[in-house]
Amino acid sequence: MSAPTESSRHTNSPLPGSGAWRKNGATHQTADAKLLETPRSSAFTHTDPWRVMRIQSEFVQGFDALAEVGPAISVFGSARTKPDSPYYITGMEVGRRLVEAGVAVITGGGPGSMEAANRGAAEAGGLSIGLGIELPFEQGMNEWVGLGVDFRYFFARKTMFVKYAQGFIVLPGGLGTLDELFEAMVLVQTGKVSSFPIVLVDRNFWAPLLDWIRSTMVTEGLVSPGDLDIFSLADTAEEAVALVLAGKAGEQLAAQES
Ligand SMILES: CC(C)=CCNc1ncnc2c1ncn2[C@@H]1O[C@H](COP(=O)(O)O)[C@@H](O)[C@H]1O
Repeated sequence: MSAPTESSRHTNSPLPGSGAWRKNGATHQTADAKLLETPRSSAFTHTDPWRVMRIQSEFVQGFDALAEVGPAISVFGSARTKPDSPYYITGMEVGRRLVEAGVAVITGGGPGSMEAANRGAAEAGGLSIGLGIELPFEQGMNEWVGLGVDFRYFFARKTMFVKYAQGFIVLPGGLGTLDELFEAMVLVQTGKVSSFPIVLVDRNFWAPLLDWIRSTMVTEGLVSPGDLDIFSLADTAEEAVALVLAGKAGEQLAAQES
């Protein structure tokens, strides 16, 4: 079928969504005209196909915001830690030491130990990143975040923690912290990421969990003894940062410096 001539064009009707047209076809509303119509209802924004678009846009937004970040470490820990707690003080020191080593700090952007790590990074003049999450009891991004990205979906946000960091430092925390820790451990265990150091800070805090993994999970054959090598333990910020920089982030830094 040849392209329409000027004189015939007005009788050719486009076939919806195909880029094709039919001569003398029934007149039909163009895509532009449909787009510009005021919708009668907003109900479509609560449908799964629309959600898929929103999920896609979270990944695009995250990739765009973080693509240029360079070496970075994600720091996790309780949202409930108070500024006078030793965990908060360690979190600040972790943030500061990472920045002094030339590494950006990524956190969940919330209060507590996330705030501590962002604060340490920001006070040291480094890149302090917060990946915020919409929660029913939202508190907003902490004031020490220099580059913030907001997410509606935990799974999109968790992808960013792994994709744009070369290791995790995990301070004491609750269920959210365990969720992030176990996600990373499974990614290493199943070979989805390689050379990804995970450092748990504060041996006393983590010991009962690790004892249970060893005495019950390993004994019952549910995990391999070697799986315990997926993470390392530290008691101080200095130790934690040194251990995490022994991995890929450290290699990237060395490559940048040479
Ligand atoms: C005081 C309070 C409950 C505030 C919640 N505000 C939050 N803001 C941002 N991320 C959060 C928040 N709560 C949990 N998370 C996520 O879960 C982790 C901490 O959870 P948790 O306190 O260990 O279980 C954080 O690393 C973060 O990724």
